[in-house]
Amino acid sequence: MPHPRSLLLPTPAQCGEMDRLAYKAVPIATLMDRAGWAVARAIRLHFTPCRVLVLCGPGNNGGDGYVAARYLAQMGSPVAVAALAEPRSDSDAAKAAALFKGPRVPFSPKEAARADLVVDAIFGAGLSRAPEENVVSVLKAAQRVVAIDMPTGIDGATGAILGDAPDCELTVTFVRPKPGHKLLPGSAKLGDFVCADIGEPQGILDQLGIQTWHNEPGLWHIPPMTPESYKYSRGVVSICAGGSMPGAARLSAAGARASGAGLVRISAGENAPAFRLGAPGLIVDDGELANLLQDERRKIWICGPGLTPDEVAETLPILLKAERIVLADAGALTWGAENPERLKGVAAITPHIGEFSRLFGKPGEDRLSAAREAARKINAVVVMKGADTIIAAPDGRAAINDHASPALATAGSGDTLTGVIGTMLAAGMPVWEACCAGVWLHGEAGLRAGDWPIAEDLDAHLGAARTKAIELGL
Ligand SMILES: NC(=O)C1=CN([C@@H]2O[C@H](COP(=O)(O)OP(=O)(O)OC[C@H]3O[C@@H](n4cnc5c(N)ncnc54)[C@H](OP(=O)(O)O)[C@@H]3O)[C@@H](O)[C@H]2O)[C@@H](O)CC1
Ligand SMILES: Nc1ncnc2c1ncn2[C@@H]1O[C@H](COP(=O)(O)OP(=O)(O)O)[C@@H](O)[C@H]1O
Ligand SMILES: [K+]
Repeated sequence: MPHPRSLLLPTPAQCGEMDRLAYKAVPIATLMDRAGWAVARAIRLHFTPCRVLVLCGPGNNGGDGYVAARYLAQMGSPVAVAALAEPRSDSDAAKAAALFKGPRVPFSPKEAARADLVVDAIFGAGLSRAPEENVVSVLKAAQRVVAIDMPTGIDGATGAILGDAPDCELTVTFVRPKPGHKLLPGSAKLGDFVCADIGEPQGILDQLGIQTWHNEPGLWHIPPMTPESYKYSRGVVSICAGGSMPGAARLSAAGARASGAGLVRISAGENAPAFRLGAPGLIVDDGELANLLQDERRKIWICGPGLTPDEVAETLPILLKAERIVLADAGALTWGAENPERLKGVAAITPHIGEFSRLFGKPGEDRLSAAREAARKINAVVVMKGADTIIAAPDGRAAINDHASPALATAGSGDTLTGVIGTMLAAGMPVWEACCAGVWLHGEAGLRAGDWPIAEDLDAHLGAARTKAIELGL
């Protein structure tokens, strides 16, 4: 099933390409008019009428600003425009500027401070470098800011802040959100977020080779329970466990069971007695790993939570040799950091930024590209965890997950996540889709788990999260 167009996140460059392709059907001037109208309408809906100052840059973002100013004036708001620089003569933005007949004021901190509401139409998709100091000081002086397309200073492709960006109360973008709307730190600056349909032919999105999606149900489909379901069709998750940190493997096991695995088994070798004191529904194996792998139903293995690098060295190569689908985390990433080649053959890894940096170097401001590059490098899906999580596949696909809560920032919640992803894999989902689904379910459980949950508290919400994802994804 193709991934739905409605979840695509085109880069600003791809949006520019889209405008060029759409030009014959809908000229830029028309799109600009609709964009400005959408901004004026959103401002009317979000704010009581007040004195508005529209800050206009020299490009099309400024053009949208002139249109919005004209419509706001028509709607009865007192509106003035302050231009950073005039648009290029004969451009669409220049034509929009000429149609605005209201007052012009200097582009200064004083004017910005006097306005009840400042509309940031300085730079949007065309931002190419950090804004100059005069731009920053004018935006800093504003009391309340609405951004057109993107708050000035945010890189729409990466969410990086170039220099500085205003904290907005509302951001209105067009056609589709961009990666920068979903990625921190930029995404925290948007305030309320509106994506307006300006009538661009959406079919053009299919021609652009966009490889980035917002992580939502519909991007993937989790198998539902059916009357014919039995435990082996729901899937078996196997987890390697060690002696020094048994809790991590137990958290993974609990996450796997709570998200709907048919059967979860812990392979603990000589440490098995400690695990047998745990949950009664868990099967604990003390046999040799090579023998356990005789069972072909045990396709999915989690290796790393609670394991020392030595324990990983004793297990991971055996799993890979047996061609199992392996999800590597924690101790396996520490072991892999010494030589990333060791991880070749795993299906997916789930590093937080520290683990990612040890494996591949610091990701820098463009985490999306860094995650994609890492996935290509080790030929595995990379789940780069954090307040926003990027799930990148070796074929270039990437999903951005902002469906999460800071309540997840508690020790062990990453172990729960590996268990949930393990269950999605055991249910037969392809690896990238399973990782995307697992991250969303984990986020949903975090959102449902109330205030200050501990990792174990997430489990009680994973079943409902799975049901919701199935319903939304239909
Ligand atoms: N389909 C859609 O989504 C539609 C979107 N539309 C709108 O178009 C907007 C994109 O317009 P745009 O490409 O003209 O870019 P925009 O941000 O106005 O700036 C470009 C100019 O700024 C300059 N410049 C850049 N950074 C700078 C800096 N730091 N300091 C100083 N200068 C800087 C840059 O100069 P250069 O770097 O090239 O030297 C160039 O001259 C988009 O955000 C949306 O609002 C609608 O109108 C139509 C449909
Ligand atoms: N501020 C946050 N907002 C949303 N999710 C978060 C936040 N901080 C951490 N998380 C999520 O919590 C989990 C923590 O995993 P990890 O760092 O491996 O912790 P541990 O090793 O203790 O299990 C990850 O899934 C991460 O995406
Ligand atoms: K802007």
